Amino acid sequence: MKIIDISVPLNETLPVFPGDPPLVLAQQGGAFAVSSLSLASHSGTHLDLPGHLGLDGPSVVDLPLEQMIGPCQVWDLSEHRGPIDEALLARRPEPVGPKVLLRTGNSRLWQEKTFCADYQALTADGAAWLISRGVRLIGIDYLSIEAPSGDGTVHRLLLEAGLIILEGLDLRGVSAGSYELICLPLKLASCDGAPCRAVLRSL
Ligand SMILES: N[C@@H](CC(=O)c1ccccc1NC=O)C(=O)O
Repeated sequence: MKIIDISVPLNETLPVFPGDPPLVLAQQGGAFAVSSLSLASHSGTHLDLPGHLGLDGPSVVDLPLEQMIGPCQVWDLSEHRGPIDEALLARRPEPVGPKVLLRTGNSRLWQEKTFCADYQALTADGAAWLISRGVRLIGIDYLSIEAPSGDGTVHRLLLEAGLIILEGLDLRGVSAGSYELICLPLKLASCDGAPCRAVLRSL
């Protein structure tokens, strides 16, 4: 059984969303080395939770593990250019499961040393379509699911409907299909998001 790591490595050169705090790792020497780590709740591969948009709702400790672990579909939209909207999503032939990861052209942006604002993002009608189809976790392969010109509507629609958003995935090596997702965020007691380790297990 193959296990694919779809998380990005955390280091100080990893691009961050503009305005987010940088990752700082201060290595401490000594006989028993303990480093000091400062990072954003939205560094690298991470979950967005309702608090990100100032909404009431669960933090990581409150989330059912079943929402982050279980059957998952990867949809390959990497040949598509432009926004990910309802018209594009509704063309998919297969029944929609509760966890969907969108592989887009964005995965290529991880090769760049700086943040790229020209990433592919979900539209509001795309978000409404996913909600209407019963999706509970939606993932995407860059640092936000919403276009940088967005006003938070896409995030708000998804989070108000109780979806969790998994951002910052690296889906470069992942083919479309059915997998088991294992996504384990840091168990932060109260926070607007959390860095995660996420892997896919082939079925
Ligand atoms: N860092 C956020 C994204 C974000 O902050 C954002 C996304 C789209 C448009 C504007 C945004 N933030 C502030 O201007 C995230 O983790 O999803």
